[in-house]
Amino acid sequence: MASPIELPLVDISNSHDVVAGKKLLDAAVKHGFLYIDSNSTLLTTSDVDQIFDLNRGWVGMHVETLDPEHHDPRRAMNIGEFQDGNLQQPLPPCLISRESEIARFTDLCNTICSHILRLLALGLEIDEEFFTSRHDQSRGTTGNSLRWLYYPAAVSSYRPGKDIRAGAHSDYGSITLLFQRPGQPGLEILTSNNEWAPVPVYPDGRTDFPFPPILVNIGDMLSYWTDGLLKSTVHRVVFPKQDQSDHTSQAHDRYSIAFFCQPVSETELIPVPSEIVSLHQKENRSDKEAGRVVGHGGGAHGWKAGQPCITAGQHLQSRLAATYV
Ligand SMILES: O=C(O)CCC(=O)C(=O)O
Ligand SMILES: [Fe+2]
Repeated sequence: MASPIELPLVDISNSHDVVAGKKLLDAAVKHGFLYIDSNSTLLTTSDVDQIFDLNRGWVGMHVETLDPEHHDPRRAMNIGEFQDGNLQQPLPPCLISRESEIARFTDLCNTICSHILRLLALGLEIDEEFFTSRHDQSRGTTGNSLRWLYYPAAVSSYRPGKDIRAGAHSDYGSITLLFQRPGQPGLEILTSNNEWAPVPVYPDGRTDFPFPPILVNIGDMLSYWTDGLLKSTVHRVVFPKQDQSDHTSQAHDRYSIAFFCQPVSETELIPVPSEIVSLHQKENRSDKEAGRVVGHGGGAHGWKAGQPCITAGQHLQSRLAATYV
């Protein structure tokens, strides 16, 4: 196992700041993961605490197993997108009275995603609204979702080195925001050396934030759109070290909340018109010719003018089909 990875911490308060855009892009290219400074968002500690309270109070989550080989039951509950302020699915009765808190949290997550997408466009030196306009919910459904996750502490049948909490996977959409709790680590990313590197909850051991920095990762869609320049990095969740020797400990449950951001389903994934992407494409032509993967499911730059290009909705379906065979 590699030593913990040091990921950049980015301030997104000014979404027109080219320097922040370049920093964000560098992290997205190098690691596919970065932290967002919690001071640079409109979320408050109480917004985040409240949404975690709902997570802890909710017992009706379904069991979800990403990798049956490794016995990784986790409990999850998904909340789909709000359209014109209304949820498109019924909430369980015990959450109905909390709908406005969920809506507020989701709104703020959307704002954070818009800042990140704008900064990425600035980093790529393209129209700063290139991505945001394609994620604009007033133009159609996106499939954005908020997911509460609960990983119970290790049980006595726990098999050290075998059982993990969430199997290796990449995310499908554009970007994911991950909210974590102090003292509940476990996320690992697969580095370019093919080693699992733990991602600490706090960067550089700094804890002077109102709530732990939001961990952001690039999903398959942005990787496809940029021909693999932006990395959709494989990640997983493991039991923390202390749980691996102490099976009886109930102290190490893990709660996390993920917000998955996706483009409007009808968005045509026309190649991102960035010189930086074109240069990357030229540099990687030999990889492509040798049939090596560029982004998940190929790359948008294989498209030729006059041909129909795939939509975000079709890309999502193809990733789902490739995963659930
Ligand atoms: O719970 C976590 O920390 C990670 C969750 C995750 O990667 C996912 O649901 O896609
Ligand atoms: Fe994930």
